[in-house]
Amino acid sequence: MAGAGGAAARSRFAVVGGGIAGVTCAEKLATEFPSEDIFLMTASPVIKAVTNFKQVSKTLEEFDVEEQPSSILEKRYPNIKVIQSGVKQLKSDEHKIFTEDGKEYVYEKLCLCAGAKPKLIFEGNPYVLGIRDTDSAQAFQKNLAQAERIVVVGNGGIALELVYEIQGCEVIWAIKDKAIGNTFFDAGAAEFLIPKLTAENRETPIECKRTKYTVEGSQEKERPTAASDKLGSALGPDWHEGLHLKGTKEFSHKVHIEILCEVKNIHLQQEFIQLQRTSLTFPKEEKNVEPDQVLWPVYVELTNGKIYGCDFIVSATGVVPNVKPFLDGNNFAVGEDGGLKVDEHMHTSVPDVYAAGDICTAAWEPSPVWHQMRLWTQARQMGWYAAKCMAADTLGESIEMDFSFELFAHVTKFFNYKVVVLGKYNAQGLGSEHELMLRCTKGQEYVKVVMQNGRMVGAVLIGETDLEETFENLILNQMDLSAYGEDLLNPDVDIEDYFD
Ligand SMILES: Cc1cc2nc3c(=O)[nH]c(=O)nc-3n(C[C@H](O)[C@H](O)[C@H](O)COP(=O)(O)OP(=O)(O)OC[C@H]3O[C@@H](n4cnc5c(N)ncnc54)[C@H](O)[C@@H]3O)c2cc1C
Ligand SMILES: NC(=O)c1ccc[n+]([C@@H]2O[C@H](COP(=O)([O-])OP(=O)(O)OC[C@H]3O[C@@H](n4cnc5c(N)ncnc54)[C@H](O)[C@@H]3O)[C@@H](O)[C@H]2O)c1
Repeated sequence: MAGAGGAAARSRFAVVGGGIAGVTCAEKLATEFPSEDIFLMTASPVIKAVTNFKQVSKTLEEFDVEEQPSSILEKRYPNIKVIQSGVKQLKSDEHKIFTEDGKEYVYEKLCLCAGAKPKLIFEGNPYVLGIRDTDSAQAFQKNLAQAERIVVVGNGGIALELVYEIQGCEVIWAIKDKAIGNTFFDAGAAEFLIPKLTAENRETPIECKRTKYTVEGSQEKERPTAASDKLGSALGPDWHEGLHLKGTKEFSHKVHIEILCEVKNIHLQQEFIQLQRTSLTFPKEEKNVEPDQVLWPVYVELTNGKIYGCDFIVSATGVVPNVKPFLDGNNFAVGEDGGLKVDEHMHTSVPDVYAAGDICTAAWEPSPVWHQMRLWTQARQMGWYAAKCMAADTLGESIEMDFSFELFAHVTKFFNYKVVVLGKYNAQGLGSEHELMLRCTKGQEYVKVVMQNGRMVGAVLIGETDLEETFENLILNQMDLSAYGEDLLNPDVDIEDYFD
């Protein structure tokens, strides 16, 4: 097709990345332009496909995610050509892409969907692990199988899932904040969830409206295993269900939370022993929950002065967009979070280059109740909408912002509860100009709404509340709800009758 020194292969549309954003974008382009070839370049040997997509309400969606060999995608869309090689360089002024295998490709319009990678603390330390793709999850599982105690750092989605799932291994969970789950919850919701974390026996996982993740069409033995420095696609919901997340101990769960602290330093065993002997300022004894009798492979020194020995550390501390191969020689505007800035048409600052998913930073003026979060749902929505924008630009048509960006909506599961977050669910960016209303039944449900000037602007729904559609409508239509006062959350008042 394309060779070093040979003629470059040409295509009107090229997409980089075989994750949800890239695959969705390529599929949409393939449908819009059935007679054009769509190049999909990806560093990973498997692609991620969205299947069984269902719009469950105006903005909440449900779908399965399958990891598939790229041949299945090519069979479904004969005009998609998957090129399995990492992109090492982009020359946007020449509209050329160069891949690791020495080939080059010419595009008219390009969408970058190269995702993100874990933003690790103490990057490069062999005892610090991140979780992103199938390989890193398996490496984590292998290490865990031999571990008695690990330290989990971070307070977002991955940490919340891990501390709940891990069995037979003591977990020291170090968080910067006062309460658990700061990216999704406030302190009230955290308090509601905590008993689930300390419960000795976990219930059977509930079925709930959330994305499913499966590895299909690619038998384990046939699946090529990428080296750990290869860039795989991000895992997603239920990623841990196929993995046996168990340490060496017989107990079920044991989690100790250290709040308001960060990791100050990580010491290897020898260094730790040396420091204990020689340094006057270094604490002489570990300040553990229970004093240690054993020597650990590695020691974590926290900013609160405590030191924990452990087998390894999981850094679940967010992500950093994979922009490196694309920046050199190209004038991309980059956001504070390291992503490629895109406008309301998913267009970057470089002509004919679009971006979608975890790699991009939404730099348009958003709807007051939408914000970007690096999530599977947004990767799909952005990939789909980017393709629509590329098509519209090619055909000289105008296009309106997709409805999915009107309201932030996410459904997931934490601690075996269904969790729905809508709009400014944590009063993000609202300052003091808001009020909260709460309804909570211990062990059953937690409902919080964020109100501003009598209007609903956000909600957190934990448990089977069945309120998501009604609240979604109330946030979208910005109806003045002042007259209803506290009745809005009164369980004896069927508010759906009022508003549906
Ligand atoms: C453990 C875990 C659990 C998660 N759980 C949830 C959840 O419950 N709900 C939710 O909504 N989201 C969840 N997420 C987030 C979600 O998985 C991501 O936001 C989403 O998958 C991002 O999709 P993407 O296509 O932008 O990027 P990715 O999936 O990262 O895909 C990027 C693709 O680009 C390729 N690539 C990278 N660099 C290059 C290059 N130079 N050249 C060619 N190809 C390249 C990669 O191989 C990959 O195929 C989770 C993430 C993790 C890690
Ligand atoms: N169920 C879900 O929706 C779900 C589950 C897992 C992951 N995800 C997504 O996957 C991606 C990766 O997950 P994640 O949990 O790593 O990221 P995240 O952005 O959800 O959370 C990062 C956490 O790390 C903390 N942090 C950042 N730097 C730190 C530091 N130096 N020291 C201590 N803490 C620090 C932050 O305060 C935050 O609590 C995110 O985009 C997340 O939204 C979603």
